Amino acid sequence: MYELKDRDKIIVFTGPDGSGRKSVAEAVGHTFGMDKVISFVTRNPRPGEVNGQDYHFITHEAYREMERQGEFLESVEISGHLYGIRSVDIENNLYQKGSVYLILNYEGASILKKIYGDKVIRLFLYADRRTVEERERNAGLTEDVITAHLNYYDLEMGNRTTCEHAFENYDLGQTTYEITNTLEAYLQRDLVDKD
Ligand SMILES: Nc1ncnc2c1ncn2[C@@H]1O[C@H](COP(=O)(O)OP(=O)(O)OP(=O)(O)O)[C@@H](O)[C@H]1O
Ligand SMILES: Nc1nc2c(ncn2[C@@H]2O[C@H](COP(=O)(O)O)[C@@H](O)[C@H]2O)c(=O)[nH]1
Repeated sequence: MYELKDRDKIIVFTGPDGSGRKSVAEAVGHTFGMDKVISFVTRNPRPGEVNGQDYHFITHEAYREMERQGEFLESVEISGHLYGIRSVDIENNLYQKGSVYLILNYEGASILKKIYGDKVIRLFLYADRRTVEERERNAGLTEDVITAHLNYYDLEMGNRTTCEHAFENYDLGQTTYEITNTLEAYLQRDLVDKD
C-alpha cells in the first residue's frame, strides 16, 4: 500500500450539478498535469458519455461485489444509483504524480476530507439555480436528470462555506484562472504566465 507523502494533494471539485465543475476541472487538470480519478457507477451511460472516461459503468451486482471486496474508499447512493471511488486509483495517481483531482458531490468531498485531512482541498463551484438549469438543458440532459440534479441544489449550496475555497462560475475563463492561481500555492509548480 502506498504511504502518502506530506506534499501529496487531492483536489476535489464540488458544488451543484451544472455549476461547471467538470469544465473547470478538466482545464485545471490539464494545466497542472493532474489526472481525474474515475468513479464507478451503476447508472446507465447518457448519450455522449464514454465508459472508462466519464465513469466506469458497471452493474449493480458487480458494484456490490467490489464493495464486498472492500475496494471502495467512499461509496454513496444518489438518486437511486451507487457511486464509488477506489482507494487504489487515488493512491496510484498520487504515487505517479503527487496530485489528483475528483468531481464529487458534497457527501463524497466530506468523506475524503475526513480520511485524508489537510491533503484534501475542496473547491466549491456555484452559480444561481436558474443558470445551472439552463446550462443543463443546453447540454442536452433530459428533464428527469435535470430535475434529479435540481433536487440537490439547495443541499449542495448549503455547504459552500465549509469548503476550503468557493468560486462563482459565470465566466469560465475567469473561474479557471482564479482556481489555477489558488492551486498554484498548494501544488507549487511555478507555472509561467504566457499571456
Ligand atoms: N461559466 C460558464 N458559462 C457558460 N456555460 C458553462 C460555464 N461553465 C460550464 N458551462 C457549461 O455548463 C454545462 C455544465 O457544465 P459541467 O458539466 O462542467 O458542470 P458540472 O458541475 O460538472 O455538472 P454535471 O454534473 O451536470 O456534469 C456544460 O455544458 C458546460 O459547457
Ligand atoms: N460522492 C460521490 N459523488 C460522485 C461520484 N461520482 C460522481 N459523483 C457526483 O454525483 C452526482 C451525480 O452525477 P451524475 O453524473 O450521475 O449526474 C454529481 O454531483 C457527481 O459529481 C462518486 O464517486 N462519489
